[in-house]
Amino acid sequence: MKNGLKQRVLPWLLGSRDKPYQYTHHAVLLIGSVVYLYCAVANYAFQLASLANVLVQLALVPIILFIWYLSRWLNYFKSMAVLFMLLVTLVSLPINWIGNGGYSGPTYFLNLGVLIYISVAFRDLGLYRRLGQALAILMPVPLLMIERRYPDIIFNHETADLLQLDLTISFVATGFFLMLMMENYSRRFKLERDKATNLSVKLQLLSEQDPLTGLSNRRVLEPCLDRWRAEGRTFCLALIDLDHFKSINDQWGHNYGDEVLCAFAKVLHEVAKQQHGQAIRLGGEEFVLLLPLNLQTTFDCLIDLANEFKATQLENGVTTFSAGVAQMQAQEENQALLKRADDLMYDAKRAGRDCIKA
Ligand SMILES: Nc1nc2c(ncn2[C@@H]2O[C@H](COP(=O)(O)OP(=O)(O)OP(=O)(O)O)[C@@H](O)[C@H]2O)c(=O)[nH]1
Repeated sequence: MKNGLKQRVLPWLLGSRDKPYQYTHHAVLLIGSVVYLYCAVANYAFQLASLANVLVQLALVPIILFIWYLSRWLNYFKSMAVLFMLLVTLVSLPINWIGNGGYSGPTYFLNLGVLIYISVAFRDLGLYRRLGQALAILMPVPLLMIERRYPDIIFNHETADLLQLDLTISFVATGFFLMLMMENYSRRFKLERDKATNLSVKLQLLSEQDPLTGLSNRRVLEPCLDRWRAEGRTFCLALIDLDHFKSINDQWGHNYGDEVLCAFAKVLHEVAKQQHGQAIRLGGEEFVLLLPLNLQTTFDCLIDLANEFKATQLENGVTTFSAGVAQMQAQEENQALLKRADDLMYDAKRAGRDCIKA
């Protein structure tokens, strides 16, 4: 039942949660119409306001519901939000002031509620927000002047008890409304923050991933080297380059070249995973394998990798690679380690390819 309400009734009444300002605004319109109805009934029953005030409050109920209808179902959100704001600040506040005890009545509470509502619901409507806030804050000034000049037009509560009752009811209603607005605002703030955090995590993952093979890309290399060195690990870097890759592309097409790259990346990833290492595509047909092992064990792993790759079923036969393996020395710079591995890899190429040098 609770879920049904959340999933069906609320979206029907308030619109999509993805449009938070419209959602909040529709909620305010509906709550506002109920509050006006409740105020009209309470004011009439306990004689807390003039009859004119009660009638205006009653009239506002269908008007607000009509505004909700136009905003929710005919998509006049912005114009209806502005109309409602003007209605509340220019009509409801003055009439409430005059018909409900003037400066000693509960209208200041209403002002506060209106101010918070405008500040929250008009978050994206800068100029209108400022206008509404100014109206809500400044409206008591002319009203106070009118009251001082024409004190007789103000409806005053018959007894101090009735005034206290009215102030208390208004305070509770305003407090409740403020609480709802602030909770809604902070929930939305949390949602937006969670969304931003998720997006930044996704963005970071994407920025560190090679789109073709799914391996980490070169952005991961330096931070990984720095981290492993800081942890004082023994580790080796293997620079791997597929052999005669240009002629594979030329002979069998670029798409087939991509298939070979993906097939190699898969095998490389498996080895890295087994040895708790890191596989990286530097770019083109060039890869790096970082393994937390000594030189000899890394070399053996590379031999296994070469055999594994040769055993991979590729449409146009076996592809090989050449690699240079270097172990990180104490105090060695990242670039120096890479250069040693690169030099060894070129030695392997010169030695006829399908070769690993350490
Ligand atoms: N299919 C495909 N080819 C790529 C990609 N990136 C780079 N290449 C190609 O990889 C080839 C690399 O060629 P070379 O640098 O000459 O090296 P090679 O042919 O492998 O020769 P050796 O390294 O000396 O064995 C070029 O033809 C690039 O166009 C890619 O993402 N997909």
